[in-house]
Amino acid sequence: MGVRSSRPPVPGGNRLRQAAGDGARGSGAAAAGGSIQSLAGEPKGEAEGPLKSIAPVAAAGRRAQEPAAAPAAGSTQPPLSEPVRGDAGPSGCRGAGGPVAGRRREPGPRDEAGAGTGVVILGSTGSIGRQAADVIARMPGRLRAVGLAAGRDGARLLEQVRRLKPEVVALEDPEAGRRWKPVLEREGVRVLVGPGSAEVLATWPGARRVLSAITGAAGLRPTLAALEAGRDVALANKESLVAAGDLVTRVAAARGVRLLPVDSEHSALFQCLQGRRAEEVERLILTASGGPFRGWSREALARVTPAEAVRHPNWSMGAKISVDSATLMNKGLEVIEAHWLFGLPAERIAVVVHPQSIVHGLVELVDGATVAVLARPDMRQPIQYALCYPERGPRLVERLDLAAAGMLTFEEPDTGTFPCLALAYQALQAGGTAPAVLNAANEEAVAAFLAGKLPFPGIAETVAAVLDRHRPRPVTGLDDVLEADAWARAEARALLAGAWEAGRAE
Ligand SMILES: NC(=O)C1=CN([C@@H]2O[C@H](COP(=O)(O)OP(=O)(O)OC[C@H]3O[C@@H](n4cnc5c(N)ncnc54)[C@H](OP(=O)(O)O)[C@@H]3O)[C@@H](O)[C@H]2O)C=CC1
Ligand SMILES: CC(=O)[C@@H](O)[C@H](O)COP(=O)(O)O
Ligand SMILES: [Mn+2]
Repeated sequence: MGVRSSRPPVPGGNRLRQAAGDGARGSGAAAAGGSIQSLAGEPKGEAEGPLKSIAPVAAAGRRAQEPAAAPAAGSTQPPLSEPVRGDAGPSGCRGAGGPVAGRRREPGPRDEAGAGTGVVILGSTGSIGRQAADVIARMPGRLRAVGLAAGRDGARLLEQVRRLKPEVVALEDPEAGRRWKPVLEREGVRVLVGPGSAEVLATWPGARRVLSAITGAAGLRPTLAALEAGRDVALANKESLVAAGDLVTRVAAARGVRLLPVDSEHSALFQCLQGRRAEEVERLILTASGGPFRGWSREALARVTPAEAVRHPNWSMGAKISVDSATLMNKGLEVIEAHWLFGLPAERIAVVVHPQSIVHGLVELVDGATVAVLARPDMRQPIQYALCYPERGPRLVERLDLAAAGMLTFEEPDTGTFPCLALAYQALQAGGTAPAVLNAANEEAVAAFLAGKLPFPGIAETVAAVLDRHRPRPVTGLDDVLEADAWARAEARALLAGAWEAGRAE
């Protein structure tokens, strides 16, 4: 399929060497450090040898990583209007209809005292975090911000403190923390500073629900910490499921807590699956906008700039996910995310390009009917649903006017020009540590591209080359994921440095 490459990425100029050494702040699953130890469990995802080829998904056989809880056709699953739970469902883990959910039996998230559900936002200063802050501010009495964790944007955090009046905030970056701590404390809020502070906030006592919206594998430890502490997690940070889906879903099941999708496609699928039984479901279909370069040639892609790549046609998002959308890696990460959230194998998770981003997710039922969720592209709806689930909140987003929307179109993804989607399917099928490697190599390559040190096609080439060199191992605990993540970053950086050398020699 022309997507695998053992060549180094295309040289991106004489600053490439720096790309090898200065990955984004806090990048990597191990970045925050902290207290979560390896969580042992049965090995899963055992795969043989290095990744061999990028096979079309439809042609793939049963994957080593196919989840134990995947519902088989004809199985007797309970109704799926309620998340599958440890004491009510067959698996206590994922099922085609429920988010990963556990043993607790309770009506909804509202606080009995009437003050509203306590929420911690991890990544409050980012795109998702800011929209979540808006949702919370507009739902007084239903939702209440208990804690806000940011990376380094103290100015934005200060605004949020003034608007939302949380008990506690965190700044992960020590320098920003030193600068902003006294200013924030004058507002009467507790301030945690330094690596690991988001993880502490993830377990803060007054919160029932944690919104995980840090970018990248840096969100993994805080997500696990929240689940370990018994919090329902509204999950935007798809990278934690990509890197450690088996671990994350097992921790959620063991602690009896919910993993509620925030990602727009997964929220749509989750909404489509309410009230369904697993045996009714044939396939999940994720829509992809196609990104800003849909229809472009490979030659044209070689010249795109970071500014062009982050200009998404329909969504305003952080830089990393915007680049992922442009490469179609975002959709690949989402296929893996859907696999872990809903327990279906790769063969039953499809992608269709839908440039208008009005239809977000579709569920094909066994009798040939297809159900879908349509909405204007506005993340406040899925964020609100995840924070309020199983209840619904008032409408905060503009009504969808179908006549004004006009044509809704659909087409096949161009995996020849945009190989990242196929690479993600390949990693999912390989199982074990392969998705963590895919994710980490991608994070490094995207950071290098955004820094102007790698041409756009070099992102896919770097990921393909690192996957090519990887021999997937089973994931038995967090340490396996962290090790694979660190290995992939080192490989990607070495490739980037090598490409720079080659570029200089030319
Ligand atoms: N944006 C969207 O519409 C969607 C996003 N998602 C997912 O949600 C997640 C967040 O995306 P988005 O909001 O766009 O990203 P942004 O880059 O806009 O925001 C990232 C947030 O994470 C914080 N952060 C970054 N690194 C660290 C770290 N090491 N420790 C603590 N905090 C950190 C940033 O802090 P600061 O800015 O203060 O440095 C910021 O608050 C991603 O996983 C993305 O894939 C999923 C679907 C849609
Ligand atoms: C809003 C959201 O969920 C993003 O993940 C979005 O899907 C990105 O758009 P693409 O469909 O272009 O990847
Ligand atoms: Mn999405």
